[in-house]
Amino acid sequence: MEDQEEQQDNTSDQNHKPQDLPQVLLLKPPPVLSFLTAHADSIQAILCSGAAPVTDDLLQLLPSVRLVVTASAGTNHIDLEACHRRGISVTNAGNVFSDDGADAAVGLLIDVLRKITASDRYVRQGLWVNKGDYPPGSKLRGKRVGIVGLGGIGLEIANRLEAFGCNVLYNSRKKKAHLSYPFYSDVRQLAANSDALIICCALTDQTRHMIDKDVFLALGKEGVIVNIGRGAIVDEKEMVRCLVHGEIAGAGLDVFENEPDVPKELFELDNVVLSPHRAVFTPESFMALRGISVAYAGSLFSEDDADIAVGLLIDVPRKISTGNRCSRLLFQLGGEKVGIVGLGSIGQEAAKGLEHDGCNILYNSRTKKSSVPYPCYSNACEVVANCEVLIICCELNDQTRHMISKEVLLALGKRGLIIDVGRGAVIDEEEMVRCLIDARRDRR
Ligand SMILES: O=CC(=O)O
Repeated sequence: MEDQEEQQDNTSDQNHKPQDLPQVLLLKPPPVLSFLTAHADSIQAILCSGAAPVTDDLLQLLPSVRLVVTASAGTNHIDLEACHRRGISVTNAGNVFSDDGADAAVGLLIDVLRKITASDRYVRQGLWVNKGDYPPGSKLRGKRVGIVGLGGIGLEIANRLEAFGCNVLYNSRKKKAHLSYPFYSDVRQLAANSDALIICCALTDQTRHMIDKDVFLALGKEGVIVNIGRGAIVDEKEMVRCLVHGEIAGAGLDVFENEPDVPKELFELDNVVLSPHRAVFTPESFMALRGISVAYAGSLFSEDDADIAVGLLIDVPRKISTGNRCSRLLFQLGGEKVGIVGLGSIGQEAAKGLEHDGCNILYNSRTKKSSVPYPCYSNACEVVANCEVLIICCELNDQTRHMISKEVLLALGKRGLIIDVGRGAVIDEEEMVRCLIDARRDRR
């Protein structure tokens, strides 16, 4: 398989043949059972969002799945225990959504405190003219804001609130030794010491309905709650009751217990800002998400491609598949100089394996990789002038088509070996065949 990390967006699709690609199940409602009847055995990865649960029953139908990529920060829709049991890797959006989630949380907090949405309605309804000035909002600077869940999004919220002059405190599974914000292991204590609570933790068995009546009571009549985590972290009925009875001052809510159903009582309340579970979604975060999903899938499957590259390399000199008919050319891998064309995830995996076998690695890639210690050469001719074995695992594009030309093959020389796990057309195949025949004739 071609190395995903080495691909450029505008060239990748046209060069893939469907049979080369991992079979990925794009999991979206409605149920996919009829589709699975035909394709279940071949699906190796699932790409899903929070809207489509990945259950033990579903995984039971998909014996080849090795990876679940969810396009969300939350993983509460995935049976993680079932994945673990089946040796299936699970990846989420990582920190891709941290900025957007934090912006939305702070935006909701400012909106509730400064009554932005409510005063917008006031103006639009012509009430400013008829009823006069709208009541003032409350100041953000100086507020004590308790963040529930100090992961990637929580930390970004804390950074932003510090810049706004707020005092940040937090609750998290564990105290973060490197942070100076006051830590509260008990969320009620956190609420009792906060003017606003921002919920951005994961929904788990431990956090379901964690924000309950006692927490609202501790937050008090002046307190505001913002939830961009998951609706079910909050006891929604209790929250609605507290809002209706003025037991807390307001709420900014992006998530709800039974989406898309939102408790009707909230529609009547001017101190509540509602948003349809959009906090983290921007075109920019979707683009970034696409990049990491491809990289996750690529890195998982690249291990197999790298294994094949190394396996072929061991096979050719050791003549394993030709039954050891001729022992003249047997050599050990150790000490071999191996040039890798395309040091994406497959190339790097192959390099790791070969380094372990005592090979010296050099490479050619679109850009020099500061993360690896191997010498980088700017073109394939320079690589082959310095190695005995060439592994091709770059993408096929206009620049790499027939990059392994007659000149490169001649420079690699009659004792040179070439392993191609990228694309056939990276090599000038006719020339390669001619070189192989010539070299065999000369050896006789
Ligand atoms: O809610 C959105 C997410 O979990 O990414």
